[in-house]
Order: sequence, then structure tokens, then C-alpha cells
Amino acid sequence: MGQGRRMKKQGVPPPLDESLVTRKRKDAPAAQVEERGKKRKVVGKDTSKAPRKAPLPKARKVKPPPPPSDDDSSDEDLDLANGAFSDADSDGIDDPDVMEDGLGGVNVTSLDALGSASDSDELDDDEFPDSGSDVVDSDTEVRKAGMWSEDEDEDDVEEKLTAANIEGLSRKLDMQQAIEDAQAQAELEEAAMQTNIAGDKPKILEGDEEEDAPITTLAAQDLQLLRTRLSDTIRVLDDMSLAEEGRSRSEYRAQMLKDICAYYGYSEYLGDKLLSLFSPREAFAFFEANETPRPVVIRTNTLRTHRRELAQALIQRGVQLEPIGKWSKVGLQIFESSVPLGATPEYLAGNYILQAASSFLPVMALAPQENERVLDMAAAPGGKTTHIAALMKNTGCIFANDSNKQRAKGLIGNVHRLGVKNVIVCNYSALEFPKVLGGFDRVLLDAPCSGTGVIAKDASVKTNKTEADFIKLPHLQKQLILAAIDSVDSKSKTGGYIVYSTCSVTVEENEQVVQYALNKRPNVRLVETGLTFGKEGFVNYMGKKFTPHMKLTRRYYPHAFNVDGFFVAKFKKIGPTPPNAVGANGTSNQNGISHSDQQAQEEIIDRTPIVEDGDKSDSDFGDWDDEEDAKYMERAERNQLRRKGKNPKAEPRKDKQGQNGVDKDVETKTRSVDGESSKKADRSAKSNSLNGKVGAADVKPATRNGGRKGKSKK
Ligand SMILES: C[S@@+](CC[C@H](N)C(=O)[O-])C[C@H]1O[C@@H](n2cnc3c(N)ncnc32)[C@H](O)[C@@H]1O
Repeated sequence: MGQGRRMKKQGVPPPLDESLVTRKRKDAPAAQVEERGKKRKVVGKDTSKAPRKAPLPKARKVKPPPPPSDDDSSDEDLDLANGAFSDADSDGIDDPDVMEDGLGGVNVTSLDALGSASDSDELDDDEFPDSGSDVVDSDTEVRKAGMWSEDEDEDDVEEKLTAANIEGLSRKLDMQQAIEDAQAQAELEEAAMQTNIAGDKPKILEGDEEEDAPITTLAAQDLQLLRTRLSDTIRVLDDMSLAEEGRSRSEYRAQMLKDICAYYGYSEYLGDKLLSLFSPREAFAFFEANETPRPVVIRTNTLRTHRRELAQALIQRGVQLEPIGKWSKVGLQIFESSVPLGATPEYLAGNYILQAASSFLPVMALAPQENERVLDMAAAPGGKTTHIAALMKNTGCIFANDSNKQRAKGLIGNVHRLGVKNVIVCNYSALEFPKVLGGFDRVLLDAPCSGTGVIAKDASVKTNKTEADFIKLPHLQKQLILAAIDSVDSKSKTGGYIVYSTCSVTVEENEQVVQYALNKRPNVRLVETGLTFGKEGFVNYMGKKFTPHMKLTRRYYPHAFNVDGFFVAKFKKIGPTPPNAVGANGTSNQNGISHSDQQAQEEIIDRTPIVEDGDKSDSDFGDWDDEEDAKYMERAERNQLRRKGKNPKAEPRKDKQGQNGVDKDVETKTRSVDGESSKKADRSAKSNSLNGKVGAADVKPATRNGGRKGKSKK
């Protein structure tokens, strides 16, 4: 970020109001008036420019996102089958391979963080003391109140920081004045438009022949006219008494979709999908917010330093910054910097990481504890892994996995730079878990997704996401979430939690995935995320009904909170995965349940090792003989019946079984081999798995060998 570039203050916005609709774009005279009697909200960056008049959609190019964020765009085309496709990582995390200039390309944002009235009860001024303010102002009293978290001393260091910031604050004042002048002008324009509408029904819809014309024919239209029509259409959709004679709501909605797609450059498919998430008015605010970058944020690495020390050091280097809000004790929002944030001595020393504010949220929801075993299933480039490590104070053990080897290298880089010592990096498809390892206290699944929450960062999402993506991605996410659940130890003394997150706002990738998990795994419950802000997940959406507990999930939108679009759900595992549950990859869960859950299912799961053809007979289990083999086969058949939902006891029984149809010999042998609750055996099994050997959890389902009869392994 160079001199003169500033970002709008991060924080919780005021409620959405009428003025949103006619708010001018960042390059047009801008104005937004908050509720009457309140301070005006600033919305524009360069308010002096004339309205843009360029063909669409080219003219709608979004400013490039902050370059240092990540290398995710390169992954957009990765193959789904490889499990390493479009993840549109929202994290804005610095990747050592691509980091050059921490803030290059960041411009003053025009985004006035628009909110929805429905949030107002969740967000109080205590939590977000700056929420009533607009662009950063110089009211140091207000700023003082919420600048540092309670755990930090309010001493004279703060005054020094404020003094060091004074230059930036004075520039902010100048900017505010300029914006307010433009605001007045915009208000006049708006008033004129309102008068027109009030006096007459706006002529919006065209003749039938033009209505069916493809969206591209709108490209040549004047942008300002298009925008005005959008505003008018939203007014009509808000109040259908303004509609022209004989015109239906769906016609106006269709017109709005066309105009949104033309104005902002979305494919009709994605435009429709996103429009459906909101009221027309809020949708407009969402599309608008996607046109401006989110604030640049750094996360203090508390393994190396404290936020206050870091802030001091950076301010001395000419960085204008502030804490991002009381909800985080480690985030700093950068307003302006005369030095590249990805190359400061503090950066190189691992004192901070560039990370979007929304990326803090899943880790905060996960709430990892010291000395736990945690799995980060899709971890690269490691923003969340390193945050987890910091919260765990480098104790316990984090398995940070990513299926993309290249990205995993970036993860390793960040782990080293930030001084993280409790991480083991793995490179599996997460679908392989818990076969690789299980029994975790907590699992984070920050899933690969379509990236519809980070369009401001990657505008290609507007056009490159197809219907097929919204089938394939949710399918993968559903498989991954089952793997995540099955990897958790339901008997964990400190945890037993799973957090699912995406940087997408679509229901297919969020509520539907969560509902799928709840349907397939009755042994999990949705629980509070513990996050202090965010909108509730959908309980109903376009005729689909979800569990009322879906309200416990949290949605984040750029227009509502000035953060990337995000979704966070937290589950508690309350019991072992049922034996007949189908795991990730569609396999029987005998291959996919965690070790501790296997213990709980000892009575009904056949975990007897079946040696593959060609294996030698010198297994731990000794030689097999016909008689012994027959017992195993019988038991396998019983388990197969159970998986089909049949009662094996009701089926004709074979010889050599104990009472209740349970073969006591086999039970005893299974226990002694697998060690039951023995941690030692657990560890040994896990290390075998990691070494590519067959561990206790790797035993193939007996049904797979159903055709094998008689002598098998001699
Ligand atoms: C949203 S990004 C993760 C960002 C990361 N959690 C962070 O905070 O830095 C999604 C990641 O999922 C990885 N991925 C995609 N498919 C996967 C799979 N089947 N198993 C494991 N990782 C996968 C991608 O390579 C990508 O790094």
C-alpha cells in the first residue's frame, strides 16, 4: 500500500436503509444517508469523478485484490478428482512463494459496510464501539474506547501509537470532508430521482421482443442508466403498487437479474443463484460490495510477539493501523502503509501473517485447547493451522493436511516462518481420513469451495462457476464432512468438535452440506459457534426446509460486515458413528471410523484383519485354518446383515457360535490385537497407517472379501 491509499474501517455496519439502493458506485458521486438524525455514512472513494460511461461488462472490471493474499487463483482449474480444485481461498493468507508486496494494489475502499436490521440485536456497541462511525475518523476518544482488547494495558503506549497515527488521521479528516461534499451532491441527485418515482410509475420493463433478448445486448447501454433502472426495479420490487399495469413481480425480478449480470458482469446462472439469497435490496448491496476489496488485515502471531508490540513496530515503519475490533485480540487492520507488508523485518521474523478477518472465525469457533490432537483437513497455505497452533501455545499436536502438494509446501513455509512447532504436515486427500488417522479432539474442515464469498478478491468467479461446479463441489464437501466427523473421538475429554467452513455463500455448499451431515451422522449435533456476530444460517430456503438448529450456523457477507463471504458451522460429536454408516468415498464405515469409535462399536463391528491374497502367513495373527476361517466368514456375514439393517439373530444360525451369535474367540482375539483402549496400540496403529502399513483402522470390510471361501492365507 502506498501513500494515499486507505481502507475503510473494518467493523460492523449500520442497518441497511433505503439509501443503499441509490448509493453511487465508488467512481460516481457518492452518497449514503444513514437513518435520520444519525451521522452520515461515507460511501465513496473518489467522489469527484463523473459517472462511468463504458460498455459492459468490460467496464465493470473489479480492481485487483491485494496481491499478497495467496496463490489460490492458480488452483482454480485444478482437477476435482485430485481433490485440489477451485478453492478460491478466502484467507488472503500470505504464501511465501508469491509474497512480494504486502499491500500493493490496495486502494481506498468505497464500501460502506452495509448491514441488515436483523443483525442489530446481535451486535451491540460494546462489541463494536466503532460501528456507528464511518470511515475512520479522528475521534480518538471513540477510538480509544475500543482500540485494544481488555487484556492489553491502556497505558501511554497507546498515546504514542495514536500520535504516530496522527498524520494518517488528519488525512482521513480531509478525505471525510471531500466525501461529505460529494455526498451532498449525490443527495440532490437522489432526491430528484425519488421525486420522479413518487410522481409516476417508473417505466422499467421493455417490450416482449426485447425482454427475451440476451443479456449481452445490454452491454452497450449507458451504465448510469442501467444503474438507475436497477434502483427503480428494486423500488418496484419493494412496493409492487409502483408496478406498471399488467406486469408481474417475476418480470421485474427477471429484469433485475439481467441488469445485475450486465452491470456487474456475472453469468446469468451465478447471478440468479446469488440474487436468490437475499431480498432485492440486500442483493444489490451484496453485488455492490463485491466490487471493492475488503480491508487488509494482519494476524499477530502470539507465538512470537504481542499485538501492541507489533503495532508499535509497524507504526514506526509508517503503517497506519488499528485493532480490527473487540471480537479479535490478534487482528490489526491496515489502513495505509509506506512499506510492503510482506517484506518488513517483523514479517520475516514471523511476527504476523496477512490474513483476511473472516478467516479468523472458523478457528475461533474451533476453540482448540492446549495439548489436544487437532486435524486441519484442508490446511494450505496454513493461515488457520498457524492460528490454531498459536491458540494451543505450540502444545499438543496438529495434523495439517492438504491434498495439493504444491500448496502444502506453502503451508510448510508458513509453519516455519511463524515458529510453529506442533504441526505435522500431511499430503492426503482428506477423504482418506480417518483411515490415515483418527481419534482427534477437534477437526477443522475449511472446505474447498466455489469462492462466491470472495468475488472481490477473485472476479473470475463471476463467470467461471457453472452448474456442474455446484454439483461436484457440494458432493465433495459432503464426503469430506463425513470424513471429518468420523475422524473425531466422540469420547474426547476436552473436545469432540468439528468445525465446517467455506468462503462461499451458496446454500448448496453450506446448509445443505450441514444438513446432509446431520442426516448421515445422527451422532453429531449442531452447537453454538461462540462467534459474537454473523447472520444465522437458513432454516428455509426456496422450498427446502432445514433443521431449526441451522440457526446456530453463521453466515458472513461483505455488505453486512465488511468481511469476505463466509460460512461457519460447529458440531459436537456425541457418540460413535453407527456401524452401518457409509463413510466418505461411499465405502463402508468399517474402513472409516476413528479408532476410539471402533472401540465403542466392538460388539458389532468385525475388525478382524483379512490378509490380502498373496500375503504371507506370518502375520501377527498366525496361520489360518479352515475352521478358523469359517468363523470369520460367519461373523462377516452377520455384520453384513446388520449393515443391511437386518437382525442376524433372526437369520438361520450356523454352528460354532456362542450364545447371542457372538463368537467369543473372535471377540477376545480382536480385543487383544487391537488393544481396545490402549493408547499404545492406538499410537502404533496410527504410525503404521502413516507408514503405509496396514493399521488397525485399515482393516478392509469383510464384505469386500465375501467371495473368499475356505482356506485363504496359508
Ligand atoms: C479454502 S482452502 C484452505 C485454506 C486453509 N484452511 C487456510 O486457512 O490457509 C481449501 C484447501 O483444500 C484443499 N483441498 C481440496 N480438495 C482436497 C481434498 N480432497 N483433501 C484435502 N485437501 C483438499 C485445497 O488444496 C486447498 O488448499
